[in-house]
Amino acid sequence: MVPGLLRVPGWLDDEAQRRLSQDIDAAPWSSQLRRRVQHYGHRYDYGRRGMGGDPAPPLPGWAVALAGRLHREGHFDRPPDQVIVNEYLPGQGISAHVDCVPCFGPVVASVSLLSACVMEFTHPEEGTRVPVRLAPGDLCVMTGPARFTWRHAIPARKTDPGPDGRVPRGRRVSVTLRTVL
Ligand SMILES: O=C(O)CCC(=O)C(=O)O
Ligand SMILES: [Fe+2]
Repeated sequence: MVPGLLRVPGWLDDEAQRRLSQDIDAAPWSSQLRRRVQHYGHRYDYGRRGMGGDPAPPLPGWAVALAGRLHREGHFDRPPDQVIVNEYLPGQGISAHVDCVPCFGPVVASVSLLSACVMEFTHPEEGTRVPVRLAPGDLCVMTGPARFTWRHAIPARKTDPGPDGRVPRGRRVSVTLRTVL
């Protein structure tokens, strides 16, 4: 159990996932670190570990719709205004981190598309490790300790442990929504 972590299975139905993936792939990707990304609203600068760099394009319609729904459902007290789209090919991941504390507000939400993966939460002092399986369409919301204390990571590997053995990964795209402070 990770306090402050909420997973909503099937938050987007199959048709909504399909449309969203199509809209995302119709927009240009840029390559940062080893993964491809898209930034909207505000740009996170990986080198400076803060906001900055070139201006980011405004939130496209699909992102405004997701932000509005997250606000209406009570996950955010105002619609999130920064969106990052991450693409992970099998074997790619994201190292353990806490999302920039001075940059972003107390809620981080992400939606998974196309392929499942296991996200690992670790407690920095106790060393507790909690694997969380994220399936396409799932919403993951981090607040409180899950947002500020625990680190989250996606191990860079091609398969994840599942209930019946290893589960091969496909191409995964995630949409992360945050509020810039
Ligand atoms: O891909 C994900 O679900 C998480 C992405 C993430 O942790 C981040 O962009 O800070
Ligand atoms: Fe993150």
